[in-house]
Amino acid sequence: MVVTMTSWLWERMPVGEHKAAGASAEILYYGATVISWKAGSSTNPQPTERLFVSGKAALDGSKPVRGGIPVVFPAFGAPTHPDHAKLSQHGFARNNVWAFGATVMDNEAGVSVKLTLAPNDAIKAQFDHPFELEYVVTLAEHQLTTGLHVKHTGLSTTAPFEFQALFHNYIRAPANDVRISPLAGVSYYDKTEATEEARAAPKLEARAGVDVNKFTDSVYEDAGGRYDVVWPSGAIEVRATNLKDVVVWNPQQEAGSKIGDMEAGGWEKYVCVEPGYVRGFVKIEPGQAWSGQQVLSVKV
Ligand SMILES: O=P(O)(O)OC[C@H]1O[C@@H](O)[C@H](O)[C@@H](O)[C@@H]1O
Repeated sequence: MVVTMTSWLWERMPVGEHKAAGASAEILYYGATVISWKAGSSTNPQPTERLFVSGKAALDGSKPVRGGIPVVFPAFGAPTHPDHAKLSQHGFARNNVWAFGATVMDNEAGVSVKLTLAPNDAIKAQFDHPFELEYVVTLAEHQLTTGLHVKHTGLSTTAPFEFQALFHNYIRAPANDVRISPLAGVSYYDKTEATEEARAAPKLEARAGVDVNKFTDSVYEDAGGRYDVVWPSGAIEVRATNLKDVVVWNPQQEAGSKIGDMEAGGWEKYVCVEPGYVRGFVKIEPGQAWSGQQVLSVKV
């Protein structure tokens, strides 16, 4: 098992090696973006790439990676909080260079590394709050776990701050054959609707298995925290803690062909299932911390 940290300058630094299993992960310092996760399942031990990265993705730190697992913080989508007005779509975590924190674990059970991000001048110009982020990525034989830890590092007299957070998983799967469940009975907001009014009106999910056969951009609220992503030859389970919502996104040709760094037909090769806290905001007081975590498990 190998976790490789890759800097935005393309230097590669292996930080842990575990020979018992063939799983591997690769993380860019830029955005702390996991750009590869190879793992087998108990029925098919052959390590297989589980994430989609567009062939046209920039991997040189010039823009967020179109694929893998970008980290969305402190705003999801176009900012809606008055305090986030200067942020760009999905915030700054995915387009800043993180620092190596530590190898948290390297043993038979797996490999775990920590990256950190503290405010730099560019971040302070957009979001002037005292914080520290830690991102822990843990690789086990059939599992990848990512955890984001947000700390308010200000003195007790400092104002609290509010944020959203999300793991933007591009799960490699045949998009037109994939189903996501259980989401029946969950309310969602449909971002593909044409008007602001329609986008703000909740819909109720009726499908036992949600498909993305047409352009889909749905924000499920209080979605339950466990999602099965299943297709004829594979299955991945996504389990989330402290991330109450989940976004299901696939642009299909309609929107995908307009994305500059999307390879031709790329939308057929993945589905984004993104656990997050994106309806409303997490608020933390000075000295407080918040953590959100996901576990991706290869089932088939
Ligand atoms: O192009 P970006 O900024 O990486 O965003 C991709 C998509 O990310 C999803 O999470 C959003 O719900 C979509 O609205 C958005 O289009």
